[in-house]
Amino acid sequence: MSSLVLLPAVDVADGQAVRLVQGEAGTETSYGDPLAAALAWQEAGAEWVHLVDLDAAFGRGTNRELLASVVGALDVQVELSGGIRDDESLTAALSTGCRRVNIGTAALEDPVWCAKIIAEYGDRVAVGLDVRGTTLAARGWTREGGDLWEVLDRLESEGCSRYVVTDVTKDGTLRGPNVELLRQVCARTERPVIASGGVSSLDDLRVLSSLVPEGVEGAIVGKALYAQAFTLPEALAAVAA
Ligand SMILES: O=C(O)c1ccccc1N[C@@H]1O[C@H](COP(=O)(O)O)[C@@H](O)[C@H]1O
Repeated sequence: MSSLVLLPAVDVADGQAVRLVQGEAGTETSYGDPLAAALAWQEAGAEWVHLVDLDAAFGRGTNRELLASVVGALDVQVELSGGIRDDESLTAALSTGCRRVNIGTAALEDPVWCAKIIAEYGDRVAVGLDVRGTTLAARGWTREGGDLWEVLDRLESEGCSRYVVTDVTKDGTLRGPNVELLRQVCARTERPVIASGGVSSLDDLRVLSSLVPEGVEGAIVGKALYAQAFTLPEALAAVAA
């Protein structure tokens, strides 16, 4: 059995690595230089970094050059996210050398384009299913974007290769992942699922590891690492198969 893949998160706002609470603008805690944060996760043993341009996700600017320089400086694989909504932003994102991109808003607001890039780029495109309850969230999680199950059915029919499932109400709260939501998504797709939101402890990671046979491939870990609830080596040891 494969081990749960851990993706430490580096979310960038105004040039700084930050963590938000439930994705709400204004709740930022700053953790300094994004490159230093990403390199620290790499040196601690990460195989992936989940790198997010929060300003682009909120539609209030970009950190595009900075994120490209972070991807370029890393040897590990990068999942790049935030504000990738058209050909221009997709081309820029993929040209950083990231392994894959994560599409949120555009999967809800521009389904034709989303289907096109799923067909064209295969597993270099994941779709972020960011939800409150079973209602999807778009545009920096400030707008509702439809029903989770309807959108998932559509993405399945289009051959989406991977889903990044975030319970927005858990994100940045250290309240534990939404296991029931993850199980329900896994029951409706054969595609791998990356769990996001709420991880607070090594026990949470062990619970997510137990979902690997159901289809949970990985977990994004943010606040818990920055708040030093555990170290990345401890987390990697906890999920080792
Ligand atoms: O990660 C966050 O804390 C976050 C908060 C608010 C909005 C978005 C956030 N994260 C990432 O942004 C993408 C969505 O970006 P877009 O809608 O495609 O522009 C989402 O999947 C998260 O990875």
